[in-house]
Amino acid sequence: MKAGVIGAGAWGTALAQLLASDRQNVVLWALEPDVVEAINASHQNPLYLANIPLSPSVRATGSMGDLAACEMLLVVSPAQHLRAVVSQAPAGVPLVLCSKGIEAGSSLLMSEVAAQAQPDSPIAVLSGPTFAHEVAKGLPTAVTLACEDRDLGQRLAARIARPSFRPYLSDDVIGAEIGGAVKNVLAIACGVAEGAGLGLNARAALISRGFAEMTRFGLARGARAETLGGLSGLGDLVLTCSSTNSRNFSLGKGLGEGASAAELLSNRRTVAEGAHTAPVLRDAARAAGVEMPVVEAVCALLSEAAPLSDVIDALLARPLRPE
Ligand SMILES: NC(=O)c1ccc[n+]([C@@H]2O[C@H](COP(=O)([O-])OP(=O)(O)OC[C@H]3O[C@@H](n4cnc5c(N)ncnc54)[C@H](O)[C@@H]3O)[C@@H](O)[C@H]2O)c1
Ligand SMILES: O=P(O)(O)OC[C@H](O)CO
Repeated sequence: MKAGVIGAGAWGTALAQLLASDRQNVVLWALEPDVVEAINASHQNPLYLANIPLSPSVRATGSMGDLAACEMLLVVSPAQHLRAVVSQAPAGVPLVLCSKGIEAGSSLLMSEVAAQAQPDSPIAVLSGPTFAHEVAKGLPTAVTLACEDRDLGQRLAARIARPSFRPYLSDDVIGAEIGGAVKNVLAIACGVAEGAGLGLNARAALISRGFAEMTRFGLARGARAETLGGLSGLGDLVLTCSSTNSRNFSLGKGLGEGASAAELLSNRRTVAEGAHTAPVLRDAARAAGVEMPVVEAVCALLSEAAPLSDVIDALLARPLRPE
């Protein structure tokens, strides 16, 4: 399967490098002409994945037409731009969605957005604990690869797997997507706990109770519990809630240290998906009658609706309940 990657941010570039590690040619579509130029001229992407030498088998392009011969397309744009980029992609080619989020306005998951934008393209989802720099360096990583068509899922997994990159197959596309979208919001909460000096007990409580929220929401949307407890759910939650290598965790840390959300979110080049997903997730959860108090708290901080001390007090003052 000749591979193409749509989106040359940190993750798209790392995935292109992964796919090129067997010396097969990979076409990488980038939005910015500077990125196309840097990758083709010097085999680097200093804007989004600095200090990683890229394989000469990765060829960048600014033209979607150059993806026409690809038999598999990894889609790695920010979630809010996925509809626009997928609509420009060649039709009928299997799409492996690697973006994590929920579309604002429609409240749709990425597979639902892609199905609207390219109705004839088969869809899979790749998600899990994957810091781009680590994958680009060839460090051991495992992910969920979800596809309703098991045969296609197996073919995609065989094409993507490498000695240090293990996809685990699933047919629970919705479950894989919900884990990746919700964990970004919970990582902001854990970053807040770090920035505000609330301690490691608080972080563990947020991970654990956040996972309960992810599970309640996921089950209400038809996800399976074992998917939410797997790499794309709990696995990614633990990773993203544990390190300032996460943009979402770092955003939360800034909030916890007292910076304003507007200040932290203005003029960002890189994406902190949780900030976009949080209000959409909160509204979807409310509409479904699913309680997500940690997500509600993150929304209050992002919209600057309440000071940090009030948000923490409100979370702790919730009525006692069974676990
Ligand atoms: N970075 C990671 O480690 C990582 C790992 C797994 C999944 N992801 C997910 O991958 C997706 C992409 O994240 P990233 O880290 O590669 O991005 P990034 O933050 O490194 O870069 C931002 C990206 O946004 C693109 N962009 C900006 N404006 C755009 C527009 N109008 N239309 C289309 N694209 C536009 C840029 O070209 C660039 O590719 C996100 O959903 C993220 O959650 C990231
Ligand atoms: O940097 P973040 O917070 O977008 O997290 C990156 C990946 O999603 C981790 O799996």
